[in-house]
Amino acid sequence: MPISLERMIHFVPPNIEKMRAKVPDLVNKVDVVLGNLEDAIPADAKSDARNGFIQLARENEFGSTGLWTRVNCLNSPWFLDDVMEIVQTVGDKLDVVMLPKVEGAWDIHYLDQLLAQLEAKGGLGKPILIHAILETAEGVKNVEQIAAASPRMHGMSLGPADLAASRGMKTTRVGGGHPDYAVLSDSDNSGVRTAFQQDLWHYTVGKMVDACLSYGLKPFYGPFGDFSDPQACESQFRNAFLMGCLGAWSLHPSQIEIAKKVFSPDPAEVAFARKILDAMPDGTGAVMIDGKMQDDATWKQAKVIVDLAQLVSSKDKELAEVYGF
Ligand SMILES: CCC(=O)SCCNC(=O)CCNC(=O)[C@H](O)C(C)(C)COP(=O)(O)OP(=O)(O)OC[C@H]1O[C@@H](n2cnc3c(N)ncnc32)[C@H](O)[C@@H]1OP(=O)(O)O
Ligand SMILES: O=CC(=O)O
Ligand SMILES: [Mg+2]
Repeated sequence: MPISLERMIHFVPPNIEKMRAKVPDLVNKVDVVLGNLEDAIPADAKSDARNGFIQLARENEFGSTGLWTRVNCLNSPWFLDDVMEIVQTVGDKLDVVMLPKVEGAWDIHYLDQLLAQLEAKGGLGKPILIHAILETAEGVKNVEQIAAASPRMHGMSLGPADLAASRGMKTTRVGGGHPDYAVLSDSDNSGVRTAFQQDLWHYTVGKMVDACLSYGLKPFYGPFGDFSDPQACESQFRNAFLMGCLGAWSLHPSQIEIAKKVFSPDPAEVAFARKILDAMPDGTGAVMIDGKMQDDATWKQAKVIVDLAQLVSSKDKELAEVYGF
């Protein structure tokens, strides 16, 4: 698995010329540029989106920024042409195919073989990876088999909008919380009861993180649809980050900075993690730092944070200075 920074997977609708024109600037601002061919692209613009993606892939140099596409789902009339045309034209530039509505390992096996055939035919040297969207009830049930389905598996993203529909959840929101999903406290002496809002996505994110990490894959939170509520977006992203996710989707330029802030570790946390590593050079034993017990397990926690800070620093010189690398 290539080690790459993927704090935000930035969605671009490639059928729109004005959006394609923003790609050279985006390459310097985001970690991944994704050309979206699936939902949000009108049915009569599917081939324009595919051609637009091929054009933007040809016209830009991406350097360390990832180039991904989200193809249409397997049972659509567009999937086969999406994969065939894109891999045969710009397969050498493509890092990852995001596959929506994955239900089980069989979906991954099919794409895996198709990519292998096209790579062999085109003489491509670098394998194209697969990223699954976890967005159906059946997919969640089969998440471990999906994670284990192929060495091409890069990771997974939670797709809260399709998942809500698939499960029959009663919400029209794209990710985030819901005011009615709450636990009511007992009444106090004056009869006041407080509703504590809960995280609708906690169970699925936890299940996805465990499936991904058991097979060496990367877990991601997906879309947050209310662009007018950056605070709620940040909170949803942060919950995902704390639970193990490495990034989230940005659908609008305003979400790029939110993802960058959340998925780059907090400088104070990095400083504390470095103290732990310095205090336990061989990673064993027990020491006290600022009144807190540290041992082999917290050394490993600290290593996760310091490794991520180092990866962020390799791309972001400003943060490298803040972290002191
Ligand atoms: C729900 C489940 C899912 O499948 S989520 C994934 C599918 N949805 C998407 O991919 C949506 C991606 N986003 C978009 O297409 C646009 O952001 C939509 C939603 C249409 C809103 O665009 P618009 O009405 O132009 O917003 P705006 O006026 O606030 O834009 C301000 C400036 O930013 C630009 N912008 C907007 N979105 C993007 C984007 N994704 N990437 C790059 N640039 C973007 C706009 O063009 C606009 O630019 P300018 O200031 O006019 O030059
Ligand atoms: O594709 C994403 C989703 O939330 O649905
Ligand atoms: Mg979806």
